[in-house]
Amino acid sequence: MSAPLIELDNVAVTLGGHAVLRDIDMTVRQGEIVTVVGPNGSGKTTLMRLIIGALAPSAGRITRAAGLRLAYVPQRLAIDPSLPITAGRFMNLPHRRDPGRVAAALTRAGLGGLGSRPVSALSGGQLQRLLLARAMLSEPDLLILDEGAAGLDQPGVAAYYARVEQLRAETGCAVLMVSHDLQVVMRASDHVICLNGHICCEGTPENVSGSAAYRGLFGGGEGALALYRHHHDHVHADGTPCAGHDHGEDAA
Ligand SMILES: Nc1ncnc2c1ncn2[C@@H]1O[C@H](COP(=O)(O)OP(=O)(O)OP(=O)(O)O)[C@@H](O)[C@H]1O
Repeated sequence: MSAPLIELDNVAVTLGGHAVLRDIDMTVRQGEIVTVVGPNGSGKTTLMRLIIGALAPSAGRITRAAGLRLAYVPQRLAIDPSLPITAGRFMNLPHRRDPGRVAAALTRAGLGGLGSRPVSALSGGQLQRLLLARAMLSEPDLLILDEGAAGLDQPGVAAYYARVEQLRAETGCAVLMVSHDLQVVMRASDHVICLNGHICCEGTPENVSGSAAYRGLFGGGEGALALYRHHHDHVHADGTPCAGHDHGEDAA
């Protein structure tokens, strides 16, 4: 088993008197792809903020590998449309990079020749590739993608997942993906965590997706996508009910 990059041990977060996360035990290891899925308000963003160190846990412990390099790709990019920043200049934010590395990264991302195009004129898929390419310039050990495939059409999602898998294969970085899409997870995920204030269930996509019939529904070639559906109406061993969110296991 590869070395842990980050470990959360019995972590809880209370914000404004509201228990947002509790009993969170999770580990991301070197080179692993971990996907966190959960409905709106389930605490995904809060979990990411803990992991990047923007928020301290109210209880429990977070351990990071020494010298851990994180790259975080946010869900939304706040770019003022009146500020016509080009893709090439965007790659140099927040630090100026070696022009050769920037050009090579753009080419690898399929954006060769688009360095002078305004970011606002890129398609959704091109923008996602640009964000990924910029994040990889910092050579992270752990790449965190917040709703990276949001807004893309189905072939776009498949292409995005394939690109993430390729980046992991090329660089050996670990990937932590966050999604509110409860049905589609990246099949290449080594581990899937379903969050709803606490970890409802977890395992490999194969373990959790159940039906093979759902796979490949969205195209993407060699099973780039898997569907992950299950129910969450259950009661925990300590008798506390999990606020039900039904992922429709039997809704074919
Ligand atoms: N500063 C805060 N004070 C009080 N409650 C908060 C605070 N920040 C978040 N919350 C609450 O914590 C819960 C989880 O929020 P969070 O943004 O982590 O969820 P999420 O899973 O990322 O949601 P979404 O998918 O909608 O982005 C929500 O009920 C939210 O209202």
